Amino acid sequence: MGLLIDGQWHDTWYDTKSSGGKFERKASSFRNWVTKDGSAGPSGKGGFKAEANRYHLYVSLACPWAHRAIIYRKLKGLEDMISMSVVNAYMAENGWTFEPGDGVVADPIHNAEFMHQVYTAADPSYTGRVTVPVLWDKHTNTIVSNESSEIIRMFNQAFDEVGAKPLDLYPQALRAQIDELNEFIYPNINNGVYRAGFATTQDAYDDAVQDVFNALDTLEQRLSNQRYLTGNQITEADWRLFTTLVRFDAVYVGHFKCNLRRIVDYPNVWGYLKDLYQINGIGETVAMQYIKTHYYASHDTINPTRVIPAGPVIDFNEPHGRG
Ligand SMILES: N[C@@H](CCC(=O)N[C@@H](CS)C(=O)NCC(=O)O)C(=O)O
Repeated sequence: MGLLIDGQWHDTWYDTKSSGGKFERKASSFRNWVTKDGSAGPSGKGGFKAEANRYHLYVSLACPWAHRAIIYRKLKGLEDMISMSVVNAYMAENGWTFEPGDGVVADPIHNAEFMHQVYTAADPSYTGRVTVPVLWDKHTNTIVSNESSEIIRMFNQAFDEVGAKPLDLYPQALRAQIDELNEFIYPNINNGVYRAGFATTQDAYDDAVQDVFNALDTLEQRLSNQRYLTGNQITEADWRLFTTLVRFDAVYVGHFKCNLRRIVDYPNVWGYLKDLYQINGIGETVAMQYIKTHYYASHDTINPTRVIPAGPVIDFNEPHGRG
């Protein structure tokens, strides 16, 4: 685990000293948008037109943010037009690598050994963390975006006229509601589990874990009278929640100490999770052994022995009863 400073790799763990033991996630740096006509999007510069076989996605199968992009690539039928590389599950002194291993798909563009080489290929003096997902442009040889919330919005509509499936997960009429849900779910759940797991003081952990479970309690209530977060239609808000929920019992309960309750203890949230998991193609995006290996083996400040637990036994394919 480390970061780039002026294009040079430094092996350092997250600094929580300067924030009183709290984990604070840094903002992403590459914020351009692929658009239908190549005009600039809400941020960054223009020049990234939606075209088949122009873009390449770098992911880790463990990362909940990268998982969003993987899900969208599948649901929108973009697998044939946006190629994808997968880093090794194990992230250590060199950060993400392409060392051969389970699930790894090598980098066909740079033939990179390390993910940080992809960043310095885009910007030789880059300073910042080397995160996934990354959307790479093969034409202009640079990173379009390393912000998953924006990559999924691009996937949702930019490629519709070049052959993507006609599915809108951010429909106009529900945008305000989706944005509001994201603003609640991101800090309390998606990033909440990380705030709990990476906390280095009791107080920081206590606050984070309370936020996680208060939010899950709220969602349990919400899902008691509607099938999905905004009603009877699956939206972006559901997929953003899904990637955290599907890792929760296997990783966040043990490794991140989010153990007041498990997802299987919430009847509505558990049924909802299975419902989403069973949607065509989604189950195959969930690489549970890879996910467990990443978290338990990579974070040696939390699990220095790197021993990966055997359980829990979870069957996401049992009947969800939500229909
Ligand atoms: N805001 C980014 C966050 C991505 C992120 O933090 N990814 C993690 C993996 S789950 C990562 O690559 N971390 C490496 C690091 O921080 O050094 C996004 O949503 O795309």
